[in-house]
Amino acid sequence: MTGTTNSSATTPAVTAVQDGQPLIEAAGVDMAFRTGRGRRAEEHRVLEDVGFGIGAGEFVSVIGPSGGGKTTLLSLIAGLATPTGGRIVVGGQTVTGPGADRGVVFQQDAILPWRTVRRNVEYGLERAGLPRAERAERAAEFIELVGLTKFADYLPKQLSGGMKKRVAIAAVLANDPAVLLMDEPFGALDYSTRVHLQDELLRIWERRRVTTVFVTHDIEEALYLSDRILVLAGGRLAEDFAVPFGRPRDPELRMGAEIQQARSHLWGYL
Ligand SMILES: Nc1ncnc2c1ncn2[C@@H]1O[C@H](COP(=O)(O)OP(=O)(O)OP(=O)(O)O)[C@@H](O)[C@H]1O
Repeated sequence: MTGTTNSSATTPAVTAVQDGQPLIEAAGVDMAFRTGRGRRAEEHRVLEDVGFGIGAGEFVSVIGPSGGGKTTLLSLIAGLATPTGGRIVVGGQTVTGPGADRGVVFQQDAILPWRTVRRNVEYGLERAGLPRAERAERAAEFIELVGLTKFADYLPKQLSGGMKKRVAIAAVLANDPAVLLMDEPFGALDYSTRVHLQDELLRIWERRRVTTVFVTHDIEEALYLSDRILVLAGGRLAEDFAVPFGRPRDPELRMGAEIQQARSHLWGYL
């Protein structure tokens, strides 16, 4: 789906997937980079035979040691790179490049400093050729969803780091992607802003149920947000961990013994 519909913010994103099929599927995915030239050329294997399925509406995090291939995996799903082996299928189609069905939020905000909040959120809709009135309506809806209505005419430089992050999320969601890919989106923020945005993200996700793949270094963040956690270690899928906590998440969970137990289990991989 592109941003060519005016579905309400409470409607889950429509997906092209058939019943019972995962929306995102990785099968035997290998990724190797060549470094150096001539005799010094070396092949550096980053992902090896990685396979998993992610159902429509799931929230899945990817954790693992630094350099373990998390961002590489996300870029493959986004279509920003092509695997050297195996394949990634989204909505029944093998990924061969970026597409409007997949929205990406990076650690660094991809928002335009000269555009107001409203015009940043409208950017993708302009590119998709949506008429002005529909753009305005849709932007207002998503600005409201992320709680920035009062700031719609502000420029990014007038916003805090957390608010900028919300603009980036609204701008991506306004295009109505079937899949939301997030690469350490809260990594550069202080702890309290981060915790607040985690709750905001869950609130938004619970309203729209967009299938989300979330890369993070932070085990607590992954446990608090996700249905499942994929652990990538040494380029392989070391564990597909089912998070045992109910939804909606209780903020008290962060202090509880259960999360500590799960954290120490996952800590072993990092
Ligand atoms: N374009 C590239 N060319 C060569 N090597 C690359 C390229 N992109 C990534 N790599 C290598 O792939 C490995 C995995 O990188 P990646 O960024 O996917 O890891 P990560 O798990 O996201 O790490 P971090 O947690 O530190 O962000 C690293 O060793 C990195 O140097």
